[in-house]
Amino acid sequence: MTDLWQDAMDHAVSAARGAGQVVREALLEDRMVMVKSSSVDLVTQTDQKVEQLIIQSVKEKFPTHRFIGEESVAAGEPCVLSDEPTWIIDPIDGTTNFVHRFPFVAVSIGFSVNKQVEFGVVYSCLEDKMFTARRGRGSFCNGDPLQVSDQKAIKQSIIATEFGSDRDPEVVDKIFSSLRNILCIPVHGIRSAGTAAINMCLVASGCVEAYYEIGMHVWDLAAASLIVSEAGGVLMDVEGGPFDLMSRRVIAANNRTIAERISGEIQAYAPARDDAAAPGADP
Ligand SMILES: O=P([O-])([O-])O[C@@H]1[C@H](O)[C@H](O)[C@@H](O)[C@H](O)[C@H]1O
Ligand SMILES: [Mg+2]
Ligand SMILES: [Mg+2]
Repeated sequence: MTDLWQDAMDHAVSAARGAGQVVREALLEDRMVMVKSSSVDLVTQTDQKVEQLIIQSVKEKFPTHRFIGEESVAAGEPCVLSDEPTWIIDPIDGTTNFVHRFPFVAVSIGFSVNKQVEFGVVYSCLEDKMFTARRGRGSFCNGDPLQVSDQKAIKQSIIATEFGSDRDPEVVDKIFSSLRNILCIPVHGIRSAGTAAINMCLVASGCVEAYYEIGMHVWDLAAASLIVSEAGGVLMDVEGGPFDLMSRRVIAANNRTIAERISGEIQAYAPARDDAAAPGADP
């Protein structure tokens, strides 16, 4: 059976590869760093340039499609997940890594229709790993199928998380309290790649059993969420409910038991939703 979105997915893979080349070249040059919501929420001209390159190339091929792009939203574009075909783009996931040349940086392109992710592409540009998933057809890294870990015991697991860019002491206290609870289960270890998308691809690859975070955005998650679920993993809200792409909260795990155990240890809070400013959105 032909796949309605195969053309779009092929385009996403080649756009991500092209973007990765731009990112690698930019790493050899000086990177001018600017800030967004706070002094630790970084952006560079490369983030903006890569996003525009991807959006322009998609517009030429799919003129009616919509976009949610991290840097376009930062520049004032609305963040609306409608039923229309929508490209959800994080041009550089791991900008802080990019600025410091910490070697994990990804280009993330998700594609949704009817608010459901149809395919996801995460290109880990320094490792040259192309992670892909098509709904119902599995997840792959450079063409090889991915499968989550079969580990059932959280005490024999590695858990990934991030510290994000919110430095409000109350939020930081909650982050540390959750981390302390999980570390003391005890688990084998805690890891942070510095990019939500790569953390989730590590779950899909079976290298870590779970990843959780509060505060990242739909562009960090869209592509990688499908890569996790198509590799056999589960997605959950940090309080145990269903995963919501726009809620800025996620647990991605190899199985439900581990996800639920993590949710029991997290001190949850609710940052402003990605669609908070959208017309008709809940306040
Ligand atoms: O800003 P960016 O580098 O695209 O994305 C960030 C990274 O994924 C980081 O690991 C995560 O902790 C933040 O929540 C994200 O915002
Ligand atoms: Mg990101
Ligand atoms: Mg980014």
